[in-house]
Amino acid sequence: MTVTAPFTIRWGIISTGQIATDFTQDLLVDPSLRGVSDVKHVVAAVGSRSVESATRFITKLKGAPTTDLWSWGVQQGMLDETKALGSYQEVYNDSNVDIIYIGTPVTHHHKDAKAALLAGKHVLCEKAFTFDVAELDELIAIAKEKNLFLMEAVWTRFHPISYAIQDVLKSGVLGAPKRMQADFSIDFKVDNRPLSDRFLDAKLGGGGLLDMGPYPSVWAMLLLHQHPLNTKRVPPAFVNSYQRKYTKRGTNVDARSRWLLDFEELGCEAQLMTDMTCHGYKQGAVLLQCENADLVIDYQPQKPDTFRIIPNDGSDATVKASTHHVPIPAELGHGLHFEADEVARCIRDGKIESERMPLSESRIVQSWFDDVRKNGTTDLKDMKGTAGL
Ligand SMILES: NC(=O)C1=CN([C@@H]2O[C@H](COP(=O)(O)OP(=O)(O)OC[C@H]3O[C@@H](n4cnc5c(N)ncnc54)[C@H](OP(=O)(O)O)[C@@H]3O)[C@@H](O)[C@H]2O)C=CC1
Ligand SMILES: O=C1OC[C@@H](O)[C@H](O)[C@H]1O
Repeated sequence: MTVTAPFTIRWGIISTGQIATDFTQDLLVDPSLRGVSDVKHVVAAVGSRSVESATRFITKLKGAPTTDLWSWGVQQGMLDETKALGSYQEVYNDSNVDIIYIGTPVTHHHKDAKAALLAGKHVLCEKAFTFDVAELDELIAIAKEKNLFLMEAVWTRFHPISYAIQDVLKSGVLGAPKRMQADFSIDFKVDNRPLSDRFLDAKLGGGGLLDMGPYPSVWAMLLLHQHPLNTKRVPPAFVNSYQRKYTKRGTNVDARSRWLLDFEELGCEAQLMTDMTCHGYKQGAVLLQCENADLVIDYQPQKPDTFRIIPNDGSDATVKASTHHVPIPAELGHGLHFEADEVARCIRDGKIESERMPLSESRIVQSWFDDVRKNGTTDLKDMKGTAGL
């Protein structure tokens, strides 16, 4: 039997904030714990606006107690060669880096991803992909022209539960979808946050919409856009939207956003909502009501553990009530490594786009955010992105 060596991908991490930390920790977790042996991750460089922060980031990871899952990677020497760099551009220019992971605030994504692509690097960029569609279109054009991989880091798409839920839809037991709602709400206690916080500062893309909006949206895309009966896959019509503003201490960003989409071929609407000032409802963050049964996905929608099937009263169909637990066990890490594995495989196979997270689907979701923002009256309404600059 021939054993093939795993394909190794060398990451350049951009920024030293919260999600960049979580993502890097997951890269350092033993892939065999999640049954992966065909790809391997190496952290080649970490870039920050300050070299001290990049150094601190690496030192902290290296000092992880052996009880931390990512200490596995440290013990394997995965950080021995990692460079701490005091600018993002140095990471883009580093010949030991294959792919750039971008974990900066949303209004920085376009300029950071563009610089990385122009330096010839593949890119995985945090959600929301960009500030507006014009920015995204420019990135897609550059990636295609340079034959480089580009993907939005919507980790939820790669979680085992997402595939399990889609398998239920594919089985047809629920019948045709009729209506859907999806909510991502967390009380982030924004009254207590500094005005420079990315949730409050409009210049950083503040408000709930761009930070939280990708999660109700991912479910509209997976459950309805990709529904087997939605054969033409035409983007849904954007019906309307409403934003409640958060205006304390001179801010003007969205506290709460709601928008309604019409998936016309299915005859099914989706009401999506985000809220950074109220806790989310624990049972049923996502609800898809169908001919024979309801599909309920329990909170939190970015990383749910449980979904349920609740048959309709009087339905003739033989659909049974059931509860499905498909958690990502804590022993596997945060759950960001699934998207990293996908990126590695795509690059190994010479793909410039992931079939699981296609650029066209990022573009559809990004257009909803543009519509909601422009229909609202927050300080983000007329803000322009950096496309063309
Ligand atoms: N997939 C997921 O589960 C999550 C995704 N996210 C997404 O990741 C992105 C970052 O979020 P998060 O990590 O929480 O944010 P943080 O504020 O913790 O980190 C952002 C980092 O970006 C860098 N940065 C560059 N320019 C600026 C600037 N002008 N102001 C502030 N920071 C700057 C900083 O790193 P440095 O100083 O090193 O340059 C900073 O540490 C957002 O797009 C968010 O939506 C966030 C949380 C979870
Ligand atoms: O992606 C995210 O998921 C978890 C939330 O806490 C965070 O604000 C958001 O960026």
